Amino acid sequence: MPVLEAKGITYSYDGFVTVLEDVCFDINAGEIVGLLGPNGSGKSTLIKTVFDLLELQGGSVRLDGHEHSSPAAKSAAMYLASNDYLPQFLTGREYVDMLARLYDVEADPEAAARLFEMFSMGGRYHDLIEDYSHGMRKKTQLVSALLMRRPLTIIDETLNGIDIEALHLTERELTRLRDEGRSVVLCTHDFALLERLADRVLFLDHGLLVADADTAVLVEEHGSLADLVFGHLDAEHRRP
Ligand SMILES: Nc1ncnc2c1ncn2[C@@H]1O[C@H](COP(=O)(O)OP(=O)(O)OP(=O)(O)O)[C@@H](O)[C@H]1O
Repeated sequence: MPVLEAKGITYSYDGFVTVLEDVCFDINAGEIVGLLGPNGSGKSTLIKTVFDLLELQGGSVRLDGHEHSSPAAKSAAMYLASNDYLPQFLTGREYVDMLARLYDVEADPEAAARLFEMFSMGGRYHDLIEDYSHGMRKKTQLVSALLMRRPLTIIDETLNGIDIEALHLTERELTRLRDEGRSVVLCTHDFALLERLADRVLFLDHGLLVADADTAVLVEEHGSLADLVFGHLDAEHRRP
C-alpha cells in the first residue's frame, strides 16, 4: 500500500483559474521523491491539498491508507513548510516536546539534544526560538522531522537557507529515513540535490503532472533533470 495515494487532485483559488488539474500520483514506502516545477506551477498548493490545509475541490488523498482529513492520516505525515514560522515563545526543547505530544511519539530529550548538537545548535536547545536565526529555525524544523520519524515527511523548500554542513547531514539522515522504510518528498529547485538523493521525480507545470518517473531513467533520457525541465519549458506545446 502506498504511503500517499493522490487521485485526481483539482484545485482553483478563485473558481476561474485552475491551479491543479487532475493530479494523480503515489508515494511508496521507502522512497525519496523530488517535486519539481517552475514558480507558480502549483507545488505548494499540491502539498497543502495533500495535508488537507486546502479543501479538495476534486479527487481524493489517502495517507498511510487513511482518508487525509482523519486523525490517523494526520499522524502519519509531517509537513515542513517553506517558511520558517515556529512558535517564538517556546524553546527548541519545548517545541520538540510539543510535537512529540501532538504525534503521540515517545520524546527522547537526549536524542533531541544530540541532533541539536549535530546541527551545530548544541548551545541553543534551551533558548527561545524568538532568538534563533533563519537557518537555525530551518534546522529546527529538520531536527523535528528526524525525531518524529513519520511514515511520510514532505519538505517544501526547507533545505534552502541551511549551510553546506547541515545539508550534508540532512542528506545522510534522510537516506536513513528511507532505509527504515519511511518516505520523503522534497520540493526544491535544486536539480543536483535531487539527482543525488531522489529515487523518483514528479514534475509539475501549470498544475499538470508532466513527468513521474525514476530519476535514473529521466537523467538517462534527458541528460540531466535540468535538461528535462528546460527542454519542457522551451517546448512549443507548453500551455499558455
Ligand atoms: N492564497 C492564494 N490565493 C490565490 N492564488 C494563490 C494563492 N496561493 C497561491 N496562489 C496562486 O496559485 C498558483 C500556484 O501557486 P503555488 O504557490 O502553489 O506554486 P509553487 O509551484 O509552489 O510556486 P513557488 O515555486 O514560487 O513556491 C500561482 O499562480 C499562485 O499565484
